Amino acid sequence: MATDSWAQAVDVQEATTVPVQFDFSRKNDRMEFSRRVRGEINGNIVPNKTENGGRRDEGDRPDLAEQSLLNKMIRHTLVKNRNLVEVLQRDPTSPLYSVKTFEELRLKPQLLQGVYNMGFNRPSRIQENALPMMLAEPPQNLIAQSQSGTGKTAAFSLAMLSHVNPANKWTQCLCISPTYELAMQIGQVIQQMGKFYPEVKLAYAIRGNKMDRGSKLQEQIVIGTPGTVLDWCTKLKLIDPKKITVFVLDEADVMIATQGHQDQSIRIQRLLPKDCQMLLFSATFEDSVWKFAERIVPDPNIIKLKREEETVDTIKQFYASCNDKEDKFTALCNLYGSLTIAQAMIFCHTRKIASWLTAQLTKEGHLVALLSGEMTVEQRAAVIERFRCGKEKVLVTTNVCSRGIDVEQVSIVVNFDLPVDKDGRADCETYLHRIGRTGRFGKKGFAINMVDSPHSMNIIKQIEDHFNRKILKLNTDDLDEVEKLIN
Ligand SMILES: Nc1ncnc2c1ncn2[C@@H]1O[C@H](COP(=O)(O)OP(=O)(O)OP(=O)(O)O)[C@@H](O)[C@H]1O
Repeated sequence: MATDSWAQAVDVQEATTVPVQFDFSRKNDRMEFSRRVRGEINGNIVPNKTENGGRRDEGDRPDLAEQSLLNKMIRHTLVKNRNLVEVLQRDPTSPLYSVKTFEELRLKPQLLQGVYNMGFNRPSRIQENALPMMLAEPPQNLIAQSQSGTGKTAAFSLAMLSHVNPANKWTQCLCISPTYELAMQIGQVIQQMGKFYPEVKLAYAIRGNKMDRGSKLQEQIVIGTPGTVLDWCTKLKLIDPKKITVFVLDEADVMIATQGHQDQSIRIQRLLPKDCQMLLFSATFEDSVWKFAERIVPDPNIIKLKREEETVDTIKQFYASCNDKEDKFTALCNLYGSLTIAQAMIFCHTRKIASWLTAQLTKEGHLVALLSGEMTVEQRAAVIERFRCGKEKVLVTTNVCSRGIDVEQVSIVVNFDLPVDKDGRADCETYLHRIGRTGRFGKKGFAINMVDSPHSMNIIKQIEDHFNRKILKLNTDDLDEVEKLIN
């Protein structure tokens, strides 16, 4: 590992700094800041990735940080999970506490009020175990993994707010997050939860939030991205890292996927006192995340909540035999009436095809919405919101939409292009994400796969073998048959 790659990353970050001062407690300033940093002036869409031949256009692969932000923006409620929480205690002989109510946590009354004011009646599954651990005395370190929307952010926000001493006018809790947008989202949760505890102040250590060297911050909680936090601790000396008592690293999986962030995070962690409480959260836990987590969090307790498994068992799967792209389009037009009885998602391989298909369908007079990687996260969130409340019936999209977003009401999925990996073989995992349902919803669904070559027919065979389920032929010219099968 290059010893100074973090320093290089800091330099790059600084070079792109926007030399404007914003007040981040004001919504308008935050929005303006977000627009300027992204170069979106006057609301025009500025493609945020290379237009041609870029990584995105090959298959419109989701950017993890964007995906995560999108999840946060469209999530209004807790994701319920019936799977059991797995807890590995550092000291297996000590009693394992779990709570069923927020009262049991003996929170400060202002915080309890804040929690209830957010509409939380009881702790979520992961919070039941994580909160007692995080609030224990002496402090315990924690590594926690559970899917997006299960209540991790709310949990560590409450832990930080509980730990600070508002009488001390220096930074006591430090939270790092992969992007400034994600940091802002966390800040909003803390502000909401701490609404009745105004003595506790919050600062954002994010790109563009220029500070003068030397003066010490008075805010008790600082949330930021690794580069700027490191800067504030070392170069600018705004924070005394030795006075930090709680360190939170959120979205560890996204963090390690971002160049330089891993080194920067480790650098920050090394500045902290040995008895500082270390908390790390992640939605997924591959080996690389695990290795990173162990470097950041010594002697951890570990909490894992498995994702509910998706299955194709309740899905009726079909394929439509076509000659080429235009023929697939004609087949889709024939199907359109059946699609709009319920709600449908149409998946394309690239955003170029998705745009083409949307334009063609619109030209034919069909109402469709497009969701693709060239849109800003805010625009994507707005489209998903409209689709969710039924204002849009048919959504054309690429892989950006296939992961992480539970669009439960979708009953028909059309694979205009079959999901393939980089070697051109069936990508069964993506197929499952596109058409799968969790057992909990158990709702019936339909998947229609467009086949336009012997190669794509072969992919159908691979998918059939993988899931051990037959994919039946659908004659899209015989509308009566289609209606009968789908309805
Ligand atoms: N105990 C609770 N009761 C009801 N709602 C809750 C509770 N805890 C969190 N929520 C709500 O559930 C949603 C998801 O929570 P939160 O953002 O904390 O999850 P997360 O696991 O951090 O997910 P992400 O990483 O996507 O933010 C939020 O809208 C939050 O306000």
